[in-house]
Amino acid sequence: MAVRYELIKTCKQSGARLGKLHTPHGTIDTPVFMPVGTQATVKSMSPEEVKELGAQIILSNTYHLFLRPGHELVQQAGGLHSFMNWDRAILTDSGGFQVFSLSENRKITEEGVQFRSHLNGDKLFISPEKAMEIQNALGSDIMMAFDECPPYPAEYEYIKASTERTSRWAERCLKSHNRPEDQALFGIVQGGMHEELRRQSAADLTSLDFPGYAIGGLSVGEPKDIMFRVLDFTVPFLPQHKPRYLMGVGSPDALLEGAIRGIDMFDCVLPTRIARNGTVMTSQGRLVIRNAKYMNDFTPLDPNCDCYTCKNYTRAYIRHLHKADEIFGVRLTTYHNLYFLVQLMKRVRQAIMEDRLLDFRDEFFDQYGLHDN
Ligand SMILES: CNc1nc2c(CCNCC3CCCCC3)c3nc(N)[nH]c(=O)c3cc2[nH]1
Ligand SMILES: [Zn+2]
Repeated sequence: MAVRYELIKTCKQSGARLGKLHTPHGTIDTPVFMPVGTQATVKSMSPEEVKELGAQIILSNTYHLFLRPGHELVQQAGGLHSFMNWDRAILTDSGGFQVFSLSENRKITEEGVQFRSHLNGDKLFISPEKAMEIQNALGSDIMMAFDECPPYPAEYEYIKASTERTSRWAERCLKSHNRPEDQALFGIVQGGMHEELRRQSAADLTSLDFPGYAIGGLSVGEPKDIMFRVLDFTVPFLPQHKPRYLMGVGSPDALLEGAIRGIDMFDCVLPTRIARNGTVMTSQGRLVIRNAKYMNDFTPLDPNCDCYTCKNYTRAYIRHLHKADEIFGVRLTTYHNLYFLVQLMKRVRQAIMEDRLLDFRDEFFDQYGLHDN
């Protein structure tokens, strides 16, 4: 079995649960935040640093690696693990979402998606079978079915047709999956913000008996309370004994609210992306390090953080580096932001163990948001 989910404990105070995800590249404690490594690297971090800050699994992407350097080259390198020297788990997204968020003039048909490369304008095509071939070449431990993430907002009829096509695509992915013992294929539930469509999508996918399920189609610009409501009625449609992955979700409050609703896996580009412009997540909320008020501030980014950045450098120094466009400044804020989210999930797991995740959420929010930047 490529990936096996072990349900350890359910929280008595919330819908959260503790689990272990056993993969060929190690076991992952859930709920887990997964750092994103879009182009076969977690931007500016070495694999040793990503391990040191506590990451057990990272994400990479079919779309980006298909375009550059090409999945055949990665396959010749022996797959993504050896290509990027990462010996822990890797999850690859199937590329559908990135086609829509990155490329120009896309055309969707039953067969698949036609699009132009955002790099050189080449006319390209990805089908469910192609997405499986690419992820197979990359050798990720967890592959995602090829899906369409409908835009938000969208007409009910469009979302219904798109969701039904995504279910047909999921079946095609399963049929063309030729290494189920090495790579686990997760289905992606769609259905927009509509309970009936979510129920239908979950029924279609659970009848195909995937080893894990993602909830897609969220974190696409909808208000957060709508996202949480969709989770409230979608999670119960999924099997208790399989992992649930909420795609593209990653702000601290969304991680907490998602875990409380029974989500086990999260990914988001936020911590690495905002680090590049010097925005830092701290226990008191976000701070923007370029702000003049940190010029003579010789305290750490976060007084409650024990990461490499916070133990060795000050806000004044990191502000200087970002103002001077020094790469080391980005490395220090990236390391801290990733450490912050990985540690947050460690504290969430501890709170679940103690049946007090709702209390922990309240304590966290009391602290978070105190920063006026
Ligand atoms: C940010 N919000 C959001 N992201 C979604 C994503 C992408 C999740 N992150 C993947 C990483 C992105 C950077 C490169 C490495 C992979 C979604 N992906 C799929 N397949 N389907 C969604 O409905 C889907 C829905 C999503 N919503
Ligand atoms: Zn820190």
